[in-house]
Amino acid sequence: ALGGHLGWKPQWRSVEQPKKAYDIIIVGGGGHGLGAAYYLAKQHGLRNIAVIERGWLAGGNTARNTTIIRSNYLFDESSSYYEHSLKLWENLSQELNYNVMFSQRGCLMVAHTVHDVQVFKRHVHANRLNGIDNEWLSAEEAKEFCPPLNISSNIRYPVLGASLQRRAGTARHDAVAWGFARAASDMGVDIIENCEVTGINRGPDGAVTGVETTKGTVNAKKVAVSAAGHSSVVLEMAGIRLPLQSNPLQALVSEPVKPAFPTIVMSNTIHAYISQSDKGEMVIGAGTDSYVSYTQRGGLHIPAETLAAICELFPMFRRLRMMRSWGGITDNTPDRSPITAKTSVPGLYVNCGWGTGGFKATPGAANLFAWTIAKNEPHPINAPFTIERFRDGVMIDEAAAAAVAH
Ligand SMILES: Cc1cc2nc3c(=O)[nH]c(=O)nc-3n(C[C@H](O)[C@H](O)[C@H](O)COP(=O)(O)OP(=O)(O)OC[C@H]3O[C@@H](n4cnc5c(N)ncnc54)[C@H](O)[C@@H]3O)c2cc1C
Ligand SMILES: CSCC(=O)[O-]
Repeated sequence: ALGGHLGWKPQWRSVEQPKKAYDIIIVGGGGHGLGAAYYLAKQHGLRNIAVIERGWLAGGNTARNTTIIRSNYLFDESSSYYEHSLKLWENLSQELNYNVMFSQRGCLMVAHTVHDVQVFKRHVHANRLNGIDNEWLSAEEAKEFCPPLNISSNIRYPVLGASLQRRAGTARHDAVAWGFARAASDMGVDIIENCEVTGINRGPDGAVTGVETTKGTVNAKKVAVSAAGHSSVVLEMAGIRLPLQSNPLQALVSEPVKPAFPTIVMSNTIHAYISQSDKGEMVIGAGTDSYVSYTQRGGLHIPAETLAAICELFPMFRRLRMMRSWGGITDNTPDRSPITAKTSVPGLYVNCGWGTGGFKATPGAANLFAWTIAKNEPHPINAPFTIERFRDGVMIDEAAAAAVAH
């Protein structure tokens, strides 16, 4: 039976002090960084790798997200990237021999306006052209798929229909990080927690030579940064300005209840999304706070407005008590698409810009980031996701496509 389920945490070698030198240093011990270390070892046979994490393993956005996994994005480049990841999710528990609890319960994206209907139908057709599952449901069919959904016409934003990606789902966020950490560690990767990178060192030729950390200097010819909301802070250490804006994104969970909610429901118009965790909590998310900040919390008005929307769409939850809320620091690009690329500094690579939607990309981004680091060139799938696209105006504008920052 697969190891790992609610509560049981696997062990990985805990390395207190980094060695003086590695072949590759990965900055950021979130799901993306840990996964990149795993695929570098597993698929590229590289072993002399360190993952340097300033806090505790996967304590950043990997620990704080609402775990929605889907690939129903509009543009060919995006859907190819997210579908690459979804396919990796579908076998990840077996690959890591650790149950990441990936549950393909479907994802309904509900439409409340004519514009929503047009946008989601366009997504359905574009996805089908790319061989990605997605279908259009009437309001009645959406309610049949998700009985708690309120489709009465006398609510503020009546449901006009929904798109459904049946292969979409959720996973247990820390399990995917723990699974990657254990598997990478078993292949010799050093994972060093509570060790902050404070500088990126470069030689006379401009190439990276390593990093400064709170545990001393660590040398390497390749440094790969996967630091999410702090990516621009870290890349600034090498003199690189990233087109990122860090905003708080909040989420909240209810008290646990019996299984009551069969799928994921997202709404761009009323800006709320909800699913039920395996522990029984309703996991609810919203839009980002509009100001730039590195705090892991946000304004009370965001959850308040989100809960009002949830209570209107799902009246059965009106008496549910909320248990806790939190925030994370999302690294948002102007077109809401990521950057997985080499930088202009030889030996320095970056994977960032996942903003509010990178948990679903965890295995895919890790896999392609590892390829880019190992081969010193991008895989065809992540080739369009460069920093230079913002200079050249070759945007992959999923924000405009989805009319929301997800
Ligand atoms: C509230 C919320 C809800 C979300 N919901 C979803 C969702 O439902 N679906 C989805 O697909 N995405 C979602 N996301 C986005 C998703 O969580 C992230 O895009 C994804 O987890 C990023 O993974 P990561 O490994 O890059 O980042 P992280 O897990 O944040 O890892 C980055 C790590 O870098 C470390 N670091 C930073 N600076 C340094 C330094 N100088 N030295 C060493 N280490 C450093 C940090 O401590 C952190 O642990 C959500 C995000 C939030 C905040
Ligand atoms: C935080 S929103 C999750 C998503 O984009 O699927």
